[in-house]
Amino acid sequence: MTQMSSHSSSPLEPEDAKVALRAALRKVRLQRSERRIAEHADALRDQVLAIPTVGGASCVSVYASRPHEPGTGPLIQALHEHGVKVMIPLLGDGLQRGWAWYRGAEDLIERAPGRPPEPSGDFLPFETISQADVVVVPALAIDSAGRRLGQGGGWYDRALPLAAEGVPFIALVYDNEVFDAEQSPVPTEAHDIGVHAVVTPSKVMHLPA
Ligand SMILES: Nc1nc2c(c(=O)[nH]1)N(C=O)[C@@H](CNc1ccc(C(=O)N[C@@H](CCC(=O)O)C(=O)O)cc1)CN2
Ligand SMILES: Nc1ncnc2c1ncn2[C@@H]1O[C@H](COP(=O)(O)OP(=O)(O)OP(=O)(O)O)[C@@H](O)[C@H]1O
Repeated sequence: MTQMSSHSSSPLEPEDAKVALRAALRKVRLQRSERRIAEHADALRDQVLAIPTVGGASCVSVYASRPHEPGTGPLIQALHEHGVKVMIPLLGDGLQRGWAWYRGAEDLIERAPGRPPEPSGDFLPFETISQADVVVVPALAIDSAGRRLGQGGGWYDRALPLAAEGVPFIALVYDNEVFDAEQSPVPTEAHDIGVHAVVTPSKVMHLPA
């Protein structure tokens, strides 16, 4: 478990502590080479596919990773090849939050620099997430109690309450982004939704969420 002294005894309000922690973790992410990112993405695919609920799923929601995020390309492609329906976040006209079905790697387009790649298919309403048997969520940090730090848009804190009862929320992070809940809890606010498992390139941890 990695400890980060910069936030373990932080006097900051959670909102400010989140901003500081995001900045520190993003900096580390930028240092990872393209080759390591690709290797990690393959490892993340293997770890996620070994989780029993994922093996039995017929519809999975997965974020389409940006260049320095834990990579989901190999995972999405493997699910697709196994006949699993894959639902990907899609920002609609007027910044409406929604989803679209994955139809193949060539169909994922980065519409603006820094924006997540998105499918070209029809915009599906935000409530479509209720069809997912598993939700794979992005995160910058997860602690051992299942607390999640996201990119700061509140997308998943709004989406996850719309998922079906009992569906597992699985976060993907790098090994240095898993924190001990006692020593270095991830800062949270009342609206934050926790996750049931965290997957890194080296392990799966089931969490008491
Ligand atoms: N891959 C991925 N998809 C995701 C999320 C995420 O964290 N990761 N989200 C999780 O909530 C939601 C949307 N998150 C977004 C994150 C950034 C920008 C964006 O356009 N960002 C900057 C560029 C910043 C940069 O260069 O890094 C911009 O505004 O131009 C848009 C949506 C849904 N999809
Ligand atoms: N359920 C919600 N309803 C309304 N506003 C929300 C909700 N969840 C989060 N927000 C707002 O969204 C903003 C970002 O929240 P937060 O910092 O928790 O995002 P995050 O979980 O890190 O991001 P993401 O889920 O997009 O990765 C905050 O201003 C917060 O008040």
